[in-house]
Amino acid sequence: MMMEKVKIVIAGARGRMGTEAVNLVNETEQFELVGVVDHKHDGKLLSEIEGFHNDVRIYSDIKKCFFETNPDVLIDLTTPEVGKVHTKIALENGVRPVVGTTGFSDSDLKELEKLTEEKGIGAIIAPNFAIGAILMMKFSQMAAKYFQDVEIIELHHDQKLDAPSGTGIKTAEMIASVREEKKQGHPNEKEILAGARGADYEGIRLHSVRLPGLIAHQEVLFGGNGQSLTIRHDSYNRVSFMSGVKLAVETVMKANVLVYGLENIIE
Ligand SMILES: NC(=O)C1=CN([C@@H]2O[C@H](COP(=O)(O)OP(=O)(O)OC[C@H]3O[C@@H](n4cnc5c(N)ncnc54)[C@H](O)[C@@H]3O)[C@@H](O)[C@H]2O)C=CC1
Ligand SMILES: O=C(O)C1=N[C@H](C(=O)O)C[C@H](O)C1
Repeated sequence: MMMEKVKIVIAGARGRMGTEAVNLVNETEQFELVGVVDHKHDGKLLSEIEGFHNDVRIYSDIKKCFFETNPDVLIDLTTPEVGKVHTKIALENGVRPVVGTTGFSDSDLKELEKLTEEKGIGAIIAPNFAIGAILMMKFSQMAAKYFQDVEIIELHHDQKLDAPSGTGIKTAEMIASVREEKKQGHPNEKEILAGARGADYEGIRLHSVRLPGLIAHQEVLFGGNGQSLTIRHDSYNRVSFMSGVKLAVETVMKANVLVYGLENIIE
């Protein structure tokens, strides 16, 4: 029996992640790219942009794109502000969002969860699509049951717009869910230079490094009496995220709630 293809729109297709997502869709038999959303090149074909071969239209207006292409899924890989607007419009138009864009606040997530419930369709917001990163977060959550003292160092390329990274925040949330709140460091510690101790998530310190040459890396450091444990993940390219994007698209087609984090769909 012939399976219907999943019709996909990609927002941010010309970007570092978007380019790989276009390749993923092209390589996956059951996926079909029906349009892309970009704030530039409205009306052109994607194939008119160097490096792309798809004869699908580029739209600056996402609603027009949805109306004309009737997609099942939106893959959003844009910027924090744009990603939120796109996700909302997708849900309002019955299009299932798979969102890799990071920088969503708690209240954004709550609003989108409510909208997903109202619309009764699935949505996936995944701060990290790499299987190794998901395991790093899960292992860190396991370790936090035994080690209360923890700090997170996330390291990324210097074109990244948000800090801390979505993965860093998600890791802190997962650890905090099993860890009794504790302010890391000496109770009387004083920052001589503002920011020296990093961001504070329920007492967990989060440090962000931004350097050219890096892609996406994170270390979770646990300390105990006479011992330490370091859990580290490295993405050396952006293909590392694509099996997670594929899984998210397949899963969102069967879901009817908002899933925040791939750890919720990977056993
Ligand atoms: N969930 C995950 O596993 C991963 C998530 N990310 C996140 O994905 C997002 C994109 O990352 P990169 O590809 O590195 O960034 P990028 O800067 O290379 O790409 C962003 C793209 O969005 C486009 N864009 C900007 N405004 C737009 C608008 N109004 N409409 C349509 N497109 C617009 C830009 O032209 C650009 O092509 C970031 O939020 C990043 O944190 C990145 C890597 C992995
Ligand atoms: O901007 C990036 O590059 C990445 N962003 C995501 C994040 O903020 O965690 C995922 C990955 O770390 C790469």
